[in-house]
Amino acid sequence: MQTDAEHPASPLRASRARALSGRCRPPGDKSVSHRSLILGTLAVGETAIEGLLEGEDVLRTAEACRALGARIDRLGPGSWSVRGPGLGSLLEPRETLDFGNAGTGSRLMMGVVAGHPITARFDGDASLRKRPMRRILDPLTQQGARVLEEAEGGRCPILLRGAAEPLPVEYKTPVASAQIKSAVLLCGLNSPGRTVVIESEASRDHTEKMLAHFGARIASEPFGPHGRKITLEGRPELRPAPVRVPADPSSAAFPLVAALIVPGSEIVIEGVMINPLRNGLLTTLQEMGARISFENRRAEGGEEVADIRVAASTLAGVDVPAERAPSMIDEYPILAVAAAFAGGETRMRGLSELRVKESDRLEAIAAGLRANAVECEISGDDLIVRGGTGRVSGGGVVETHLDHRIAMSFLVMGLAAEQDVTVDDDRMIATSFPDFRALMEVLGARFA
Ligand SMILES: O=C(O)C1=C[C@@H](OP(=O)(O)O)[C@@H](O)[C@H](O)C1
Ligand SMILES: C=C(OP(=O)(O)O)C(=O)O
Repeated sequence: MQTDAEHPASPLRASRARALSGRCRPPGDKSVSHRSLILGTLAVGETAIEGLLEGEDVLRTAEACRALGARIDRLGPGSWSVRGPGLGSLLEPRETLDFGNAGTGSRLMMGVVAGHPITARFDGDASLRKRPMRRILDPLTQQGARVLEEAEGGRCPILLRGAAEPLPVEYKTPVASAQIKSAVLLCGLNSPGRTVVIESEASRDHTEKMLAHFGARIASEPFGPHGRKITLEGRPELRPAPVRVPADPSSAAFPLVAALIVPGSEIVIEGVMINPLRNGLLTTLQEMGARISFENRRAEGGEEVADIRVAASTLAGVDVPAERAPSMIDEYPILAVAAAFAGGETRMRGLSELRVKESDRLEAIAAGLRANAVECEISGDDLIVRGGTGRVSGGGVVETHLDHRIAMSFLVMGLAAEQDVTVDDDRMIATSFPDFRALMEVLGARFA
């Protein structure tokens, strides 16, 4: 995927679909995929990964792991092998680590580099260059890393010098963010002491789970009403451990909402991870009246997964509490689309973090809704969507601002709106869901 002037934007239009039907399996979870490559690099020996997301963001992480000395081979679709040089033995990369559009890959890898006596330059596309990195660099400098160069406001490109011996720290994250927590823990892995991260609202726990899976000594305990305290003992012997990546709930959200809003639909989405720290969208949609049921619940790769059956539903607006945001942080664009088709008003509270994603998602969602004649309002950090009649006119062209979730969300809107919905650029979809179009078309979606 190229986002430079030589490769112009590629608009895509979605048209009203007949009832969606059938079964699908979304790609592997993006968060788990990044971490499996990184931990495979930090273990000595071979880590086998099944179901890896082969999206651009994850492929950039694989490239960065190679630049740090890992041998990484693709054995077949989703099937990858990683042979790490191991914790403490990473090489200094010769070239810039280019993370493209990926916040997670770049930030987690800053943590890895910060814990080793190597220097690396981090960069990415126009979207990544706008994203705040101070939130990562602040704790990493407390741990002993040095920022040698940075663009204005603590942004990429960033030249980072890691610490030979990261200092043990106790760090309280200023916002609920698994990326901040993970960067601190990954740096602390190579510390001779103990690293403690406290978060007042729990964020996704994939790093903690996977560190334990690879043999690290890590404990997580409740902290206050919604938070966690995570304690990691430094310098563990990380053992390669096979990883099976479950289907990504954040990608499953698109066919799921599509089936809810296209009349007469009924589909099954297979093998979806239902980690409680990722299931805020399902909770919210059920409160709105969505007909969702869970079949064949089972454990897969250390996570609970289920096949999710979804049927077209009459939705009603709800009030989504701010404390739910960490468990559905990437799902607000598609929730806003569901809310547009719901009767009454949906208020989503506490969305300040949406302003620092691949785009300013709060503004991008509101602009996309207005372009399709959906009434909405941003009030402080809240988004209010006034669905009203349960019908959406559509007919708009949505600016995606290099943001995959904005693109997919408004394409889903177009499947149920009265007139076509066009997104100005679909290239970024490949960062997290390369087969989005094909998967949706098998279910009955229409794009052109
Ligand atoms: O750790 C992760 O894998 C992620 C954490 C979230 O970001 P924040 O940590 O910034 O909330 C999320 O938005 C991102 O898509 C993936
Ligand atoms: C915010 C996202 O990703 P990242 O931070 O990794 O760019 C996302 O996938 O919605």
